[in-house]
Formats: sequence, structure tokens, C-alpha cells
Amino acid sequence: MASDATHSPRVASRQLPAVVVLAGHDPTGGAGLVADAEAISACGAWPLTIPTALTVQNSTDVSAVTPCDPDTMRAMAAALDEFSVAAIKVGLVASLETLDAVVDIVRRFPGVPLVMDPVLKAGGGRELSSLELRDAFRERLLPRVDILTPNRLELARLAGDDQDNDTDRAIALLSLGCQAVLVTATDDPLPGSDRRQVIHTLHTPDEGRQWHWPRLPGRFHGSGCTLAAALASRLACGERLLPACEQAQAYTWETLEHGWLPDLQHRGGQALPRRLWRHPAWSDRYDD
Ligand SMILES: Nc1ncnc2c1ncn2[C@@H]1O[C@H](COP(=O)(O)OP(=O)(O)OP(=O)(O)O)[C@@H](O)[C@H]1O
Ligand SMILES: Cc1ncc(CO)c(N)n1
Repeated sequence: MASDATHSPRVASRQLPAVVVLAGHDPTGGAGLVADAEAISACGAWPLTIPTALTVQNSTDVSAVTPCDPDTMRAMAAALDEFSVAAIKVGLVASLETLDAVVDIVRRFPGVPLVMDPVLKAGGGRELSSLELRDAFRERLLPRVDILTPNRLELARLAGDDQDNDTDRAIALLSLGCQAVLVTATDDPLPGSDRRQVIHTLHTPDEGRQWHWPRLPGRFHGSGCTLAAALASRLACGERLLPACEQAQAYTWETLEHGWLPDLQHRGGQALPRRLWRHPAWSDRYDD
């Protein structure tokens, strides 16, 4: 056995691409930082988690949000200089002060792909963003975003009232400097669309692309976080935008297909995506 003096830990020689996650903490693990960390790990990268807010919530609704201390967030980011940061994922930003910190942190990583999942409203309807905050977001963070992943409601709220269809709304956001917009249409299906499917539309300045996925029964808590975190992870691993979008959607769909309901009484709770369902420790559990 090697002596202490000569012992060196067994380490992998390959560097793992890291994803900085700036998001709120959801104690259920359905959404927020924990969800993001699971999705990022499952999709091949290493999560570096910086909390933006602490929330009180269950699988249905958020009842309180406490923004985190912006200087602590900045200090956390500054301490991560051993890692090779290859993507950033931003989720819930609940105050102007934490938005300032997010903007400062993002500036530390110029050119690193940034995925933003705008979290404006909780599943149960609680507002999580003020008009002032949305304006500041559009002005200060959106121009740095590589891909935004709003649902249709978030798209309409961020684009404002001047457009009357999703394409024009997405173009309005692209004109503010964001590079791509992937719009999900689950709770608010596209007019005239087949309700047995969920449709995603990618808008970029050069191309558009649509995907159709079979609609799974039930409602899910944290599906949007899963999609955006998986996408950040795939981009961190060097995937190009289009295949990264496709792989992140396929992964998200599988986590929902393997989702589970914490409340078997079905008192209105939502199902939680099982993001590590491929892990051997989970393989023989909870499956019907
Ligand atoms: N019932 C469902 N069937 C199939 N896919 C779903 C279903 N619900 C959500 N998804 C998938 O989850 C991902 C996130 O979409 P969704 O529209 O739920 O985002 P969101 O409303 O922003 O989510 P969240 O409220 O969790 O932030 C998409 O890939 C979407 O297709
Ligand atoms: C912390 C957090 N982020 C995002 C969402 C949206 O699902 C949530 N409910 N909670």
C-alpha cells in the first residue's frame, strides 16, 4: 500500500464539463436547484448550484419566496474557479437585487452558453415576478441568453402586448438579443392543435423547428426545470443547439413517463419527474 507521502487519490483524467445553475430551492425536489442538479448529472455534466431564492412549496403551489443574499451568491460563484464551466442555467430570479447578482455572475463566464427558463408564475397561479423585474430581465439578462425556454404564457408576458401570435412574440424576444427561443405548449396548447400531443417550437433568427410528443396523462411539477437543465447539460457536453434541444426533450419526456406521485390519495398534487430513473438503484422501484 502506498504511504501517505506518495498516495494520490484515484481521479478520472477527463475533466467533466460543469454547468453553473442559478435557481431557487424547492424542498420537494420536483423543481428548482435539486431538480436541475439531477437532470444535469443524468445528462452528462457536473452541476455547480448557486441558490437565488428559498421557497416554501409543495408539488402544486408556492406559498413563500425568500430571495438569497446577492453578495453570498457572488462569493459562491467566485469560489468556483477550479471548474471548467461549459454552460449556465438560470431559473427563478425573485428580486431586482438577485437579478443584479445573476448578471454579475454571468459576466464572469463570457461566451459560455446560457439557458434561461423564465419562472414567472407558480403552477398554482402565484405570481413570482413583478412587472419591474420582468422589464429589468428583458433589458439586462435577455441580451446574454443563448436559449430561452418559456411556455406560451411566459412567452406572451415577456414579449409584451404588441404581438398577436407566438412567432411574432418570439421574434420580439430575438430582437432584444436572445439567440433562440424554445416555446413549450403543454398547459396552453396551440390553437387548433391535436390535444393528444405536446408541441414545442424552436425559433432562431435563421430557422424554425417543431417537435410533437405524445401527451402523457396527468400534470407535472418541475418539467420546465428538467427541460432547461437537460438542455444546458447537453450544450455543456458540446452538443449543437438543435440536437441538444431534441435530446433534452426526449430525456424530459422519459423522466415524466417514469414520474411518481408523492401523494397516493391524489389530493390534487402533481407528479414529480424521476430524473435518475436509469440509475441501477432505482431500476426495480416504483415501476408499475
Ligand atoms: N403531460 C405532458 N406530456 C408530455 N410532455 C410534457 C407534459 N407536461 C410537460 N411536458 C414536457 O415538459 C417540458 C416542459 O414543458 P412545460 O410546458 O411543462 O413547461 P413549463 O410550463 O415551463 O413547466 P414548469 O411549470 O415546470 O416550469 C416540455 O418538454 C414538455 O413537453
Ligand atoms: C424554485 C422553483 N423553480 C421553478 C419552479 C417552476 O416549476 C418552481 N415551482 N420552483
